Amino acid sequence: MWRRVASFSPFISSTKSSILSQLVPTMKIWESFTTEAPIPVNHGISSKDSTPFITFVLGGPGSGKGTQCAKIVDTYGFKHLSAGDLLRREIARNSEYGSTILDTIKEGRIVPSEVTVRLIRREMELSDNHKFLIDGFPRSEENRISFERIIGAEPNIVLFFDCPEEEMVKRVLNRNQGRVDDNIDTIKKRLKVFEALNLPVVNHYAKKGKLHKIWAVGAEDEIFEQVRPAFAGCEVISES
Ligand SMILES: Nc1ncnc2c1ncn2[C@@H]1O[C@H](COP(=O)(O)OP(=O)(O)OP(=O)(O)O)[C@@H](O)[C@H]1O
Ligand SMILES: Nc1ccn([C@H]2C[C@H](O)[C@@H](COP(=O)(O)O)O2)c(=O)n1
Ligand SMILES: [Mg+2]
Repeated sequence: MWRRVASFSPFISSTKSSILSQLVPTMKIWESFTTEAPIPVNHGISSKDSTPFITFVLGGPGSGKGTQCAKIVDTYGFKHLSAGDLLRREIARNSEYGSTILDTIKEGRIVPSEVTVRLIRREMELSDNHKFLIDGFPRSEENRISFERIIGAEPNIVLFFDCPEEEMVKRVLNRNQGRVDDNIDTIKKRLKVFEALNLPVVNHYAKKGKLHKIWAVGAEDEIFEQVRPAFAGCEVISES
């Protein structure tokens, strides 16, 4: 059984609390989040032969995270874990909390960290790969702190795809993948959440010297040329 979901309050600054109270979901509905397949504590990642190499991929909605992750997977052989995809999979398989996740995503808000981190942890434990690309995570300081607490690790590097809002909106509206959150109303809310919560995460990793900021406008291949130096120490498995 999953533990009770922690409150957001310790991680929210007083100046941000009023806007955030509108952005984050009511915690009560998540308090008894459970899963049918419990994960043994402290198993998996830490017991693998290779120490995990973790890359976080940040950027607003439509900034091109998923597109660039596909190139990183092809070139450097990472395991791609998209937090949004993992949450959408819970919705698709009608898991007990799928409908609450769906409502949260439709509203453009962020699912409580404990839920997302445990989905990520399960995938990391199941993977034979030790190089992970964690896409769309952390979305907030609360996400970041939960990851450190539950997984007990920090990212080796952090990519931040920096894209103007206008371009992000255009891309999302043209995406055509049938996502419930790819409509103008939800995009506006997602952008608000992004603006409110992303910067402290970026600043945290910039201070640690782990941040690679990438200008995410231009041709996909040109953007990938900015990505390559971040992986200079990684073996190239296929030239793309
Ligand atoms: N450099 C680019 N120029 C133009 N369009 C792009 C570029 N990169 C990606 N796209 C397109 O923009 C859309 C959004 O890209 P993508 O899904 O990779 O973004 P994302 O950051 O993963 O978004 P989200 O956070 O919503 O999942 C897709 O339709 C993709 O094909
Ligand atoms: N760390 C995360 C990542 C994603 N979500 C939810 C909220 C997002 O709007 C949605 C889609 O994510 P994307 O595919 O755009 O990365 O999923 C979240 O709550 N927490
Ligand atoms: Mg994506």
